[in-house]
Amino acid sequence: MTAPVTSTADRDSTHRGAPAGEPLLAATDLVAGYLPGVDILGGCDLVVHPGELVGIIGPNGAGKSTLLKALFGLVTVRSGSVTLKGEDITNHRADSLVRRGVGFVPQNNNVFPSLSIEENLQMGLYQAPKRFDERFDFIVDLFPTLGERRKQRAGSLSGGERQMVAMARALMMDPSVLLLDEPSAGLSPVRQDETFIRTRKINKAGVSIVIVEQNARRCLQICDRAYVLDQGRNAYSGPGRELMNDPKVIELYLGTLATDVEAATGGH
Ligand SMILES: Nc1ncnc2c1ncn2[C@@H]1O[C@H](COP(=O)(O)OP(=O)(O)OP(=O)(O)O)[C@@H](O)[C@H]1O
Repeated sequence: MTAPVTSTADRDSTHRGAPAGEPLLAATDLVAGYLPGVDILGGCDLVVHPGELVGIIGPNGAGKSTLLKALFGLVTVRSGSVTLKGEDITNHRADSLVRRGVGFVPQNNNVFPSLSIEENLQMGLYQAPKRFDERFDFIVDLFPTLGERRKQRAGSLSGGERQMVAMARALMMDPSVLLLDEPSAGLSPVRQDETFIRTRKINKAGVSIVIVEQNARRCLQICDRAYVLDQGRNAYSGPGRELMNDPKVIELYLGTLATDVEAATGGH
């Protein structure tokens, strides 16, 4: 039986299961929002240590994508801080963050459909075009398909393939941490699986990852650690597999298991 995960009522446990040492990326007490006077994040915390794959899950509208955007300077942080390798990067512009080693893959409109795969990857490296051959080799090692089909127009690819190009484009700048916003959204179950496998593969190649996901179970399966957000605040955190088996997290955030449907409906 797995020990229950801790709620953030115990502030010392906010980053439960995180390795010791200085984090690569850290968000502390983030307050952020879109409209004046309306905070979507009400004091969120997150740490990512070198080599970690960290998930963010939670109900619709909890602020998961907003947290990712706040880390990447796309939503104004009203208070709190974001640091990268100990240096303050709060509200820094996205292009400057890319130069410093933060990659971001938005959920939608993440490829240039009229450009070829190769041209899309060149766009990812516009700040350091001389490194193209070296980075392209790295990408093709990870995703051989992209090498074989480099001249194909991105707009003619399937949703899963486009997602692969979007990830590859963000990887061109050799980021130390990659922020992925719901990469499995809109894909069939098989393609979703491929996306999660791809995410793990990128992580195993040495890139730290923060992944926001609606597909909470699959996300927890691949993550080292995860945070559950609820109404713009940390609700739970811990190693992915522990959260997946925690009765409270299952009840509140993962939903009834398929095998429990009979019991839940009284056999009718
Ligand atoms: N551009 C925007 N302008 C105003 N409000 C926004 C904007 N984007 C998101 N919101 C609001 O912020 C809240 C949190 O949205 P967010 O997309 O961060 O949630 P989420 O946890 O990622 O949800 P989901 O799982 O449904 O994608 C929602 O109430 C949403 O309506």
